[in-house]
Amino acid sequence: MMLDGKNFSRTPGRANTCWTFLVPASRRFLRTRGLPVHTETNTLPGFGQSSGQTSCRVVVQDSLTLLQPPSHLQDEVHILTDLVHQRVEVGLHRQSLKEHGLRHRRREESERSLGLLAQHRKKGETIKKEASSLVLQFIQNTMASGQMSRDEALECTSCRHACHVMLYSETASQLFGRIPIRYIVLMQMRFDGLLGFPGGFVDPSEETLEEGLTRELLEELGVAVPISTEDHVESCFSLPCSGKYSSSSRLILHFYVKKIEEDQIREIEKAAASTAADHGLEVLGMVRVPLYTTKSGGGLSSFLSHSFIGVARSQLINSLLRLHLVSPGALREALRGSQRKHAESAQNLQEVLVSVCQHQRGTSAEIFLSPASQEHIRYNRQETRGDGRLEKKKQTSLQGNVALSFSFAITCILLLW
Ligand SMILES: O=c1[nH]cnc2c1ncn2[C@@H]1O[C@H](COP(=O)(O)OP(=O)(O)O)[C@@H](O)[C@H]1O
Repeated sequence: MMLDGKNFSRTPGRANTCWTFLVPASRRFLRTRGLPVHTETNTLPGFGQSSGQTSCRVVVQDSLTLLQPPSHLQDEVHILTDLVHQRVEVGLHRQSLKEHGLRHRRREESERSLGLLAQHRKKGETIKKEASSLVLQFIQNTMASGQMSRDEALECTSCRHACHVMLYSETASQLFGRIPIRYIVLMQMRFDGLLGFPGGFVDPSEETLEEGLTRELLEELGVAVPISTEDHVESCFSLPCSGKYSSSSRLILHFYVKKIEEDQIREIEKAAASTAADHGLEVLGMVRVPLYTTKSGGGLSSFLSHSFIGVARSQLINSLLRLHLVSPGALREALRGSQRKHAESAQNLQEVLVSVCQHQRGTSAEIFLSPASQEHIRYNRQETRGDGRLEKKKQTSLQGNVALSFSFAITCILLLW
């Protein structure tokens, strides 16, 4: 499996020795990312200029098989970069590596690894220093982010796969007859109240990813928009909310982008609200993303401050940038505005919550709430009023509750009798 070294700076024309850095990774680390026991980069040029070395490559390998590197690496210089135990060289990075789960499984293994490292210590002191940040960058950029090609993703047969697509078109329409809209980008309001792209789970053993996505589109949009491999943008592991990988979280998300005509967008919007099987169920409605910013700062910034499913917001933002649908400056402004709006709406929600609690004070509806909620509401009310005799009031209200339940029970018994 070759990983792409495109994230590294390049200095062409000075290729000498290629240094290979073996990075031990636990089997679990590799398995939970669907990676094989041996993963290596292409040559990464532009490395080690101060020491006359100009390229290196990184080999991430299961720590159990680390001491038998693959035969094609035998004649090259090997340096084992033990990123966890070399505190001096990579002290700064230890925390992030810990988070990514790069650990030796057994003490003796790490001791053997360190022994190998010691043999190369004299040769590679400078090189190691320079390499440690490069290696770390590699791990963070390629492995920790979970990015992979479509084919690599399909190698992981035990993973679940989900495909989603951003459909968009150009448009000449103008908002209020003066603000150019320029592009229509389609998203949807999902059943769970979150914004996301159309698509869903696909089983690659039964259909191709693209066939599966087209099938999902028929269900959600009422139109079987044909999707091809050319529309594929990226595949990555879905990071669970905790930020940690586990075997139960092996879901690969495939993202596609397809440009269509404005007429097709209109046709989809009509079908989505009339013939689509999922309308009003899994999908509550299609929405267009406002890509402009109004004078009062509304538009894209307000849209981005809504809640999105999983990585849908970053998929949207990355696509807007990559396809030049919004300029980087405008997007930055929109994101700043969106952060402000988020803070405002948190404040607003707090006020609404307080007023709902006040509204409920003294209404008979209160007796249908659970005792815990009633206590919570009373507590809030008293806090709002700055009541200093909270404990006493709490006690009184609990006594009231008991009396209320008692009289309710007596009424029931009398009625039954
Ligand atoms: O727009 C999206 N972008 C990225 N991931 C998404 C998006 N919508 C849903 N997901 C993720 O994909 C998985 C499948 O979700 P979805 O609800 O689309 O499948 P389904 O329609 O087949 O039930 C879920 O884990 C969800 O978090």
